[in-house]
Amino acid sequence: MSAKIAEDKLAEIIIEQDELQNRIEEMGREITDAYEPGTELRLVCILRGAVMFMADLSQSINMPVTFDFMEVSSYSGTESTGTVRIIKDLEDAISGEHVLIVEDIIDTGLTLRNVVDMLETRKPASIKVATLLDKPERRDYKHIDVDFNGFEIPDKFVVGYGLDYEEKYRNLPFIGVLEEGEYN
Ligand SMILES: O=P(O)(O)OC[C@H]1O[C@H](OP(=O)(O)OP(=O)(O)O)[C@H](O)[C@@H]1O
Ligand SMILES: Nc1nc2[nH]cnc2c(=O)[nH]1
Repeated sequence: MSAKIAEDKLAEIIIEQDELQNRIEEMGREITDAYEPGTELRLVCILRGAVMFMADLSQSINMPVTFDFMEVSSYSGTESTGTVRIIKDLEDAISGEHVLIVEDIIDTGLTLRNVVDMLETRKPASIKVATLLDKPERRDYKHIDVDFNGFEIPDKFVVGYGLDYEEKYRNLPFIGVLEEGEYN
């Protein structure tokens, strides 16, 4: 599906491409400033939704970084199932490493809570979290420290820039909300 066809099914665009890219560049600078010069950072991308964000964000981080990927899933359609399934674990050990978890969205917080708890047991030197989007109204897990947050958004199911509905719409270069009836 081309981005143009998908656009016809959107009720609204809530974050335009320019605004998204400007904020991501700014986040890269915030992240660079948060670490001691010379620190090497392990970027942990939470698949699949955070792929685009990590690709763009990493280019605005001015320090040595390495990439690793973890796939977890908790959603069936637009509903959180309440349990987090590990589909693909990290390739490399993180013991002694400075880890930055890169997420596309924090909704209930279930996914991130589970990922942070799991990675902490592996004794990294530090763990921080960068998320592009946060829906504070939906947070069930309040006790998560989010170190870098791109945008706070309202309680709507969003798609685009990595975020899907039934695996589609990930290729849109902006964040939008689907038309009523497209998913419910
Ligand atoms: O805060 P939560 O309520 O847990 O929701 C956030 C998670 O939901 C989405 O993942 P999903 O399980 O849909 O997988 P995907 O990234 O492959 O689309 C998203 O990418 C986050 O990881
Ligand atoms: N695509 C998408 N996935 C999510 N996972 C948790 N919340 C959302 C959302 O609003 N959109």
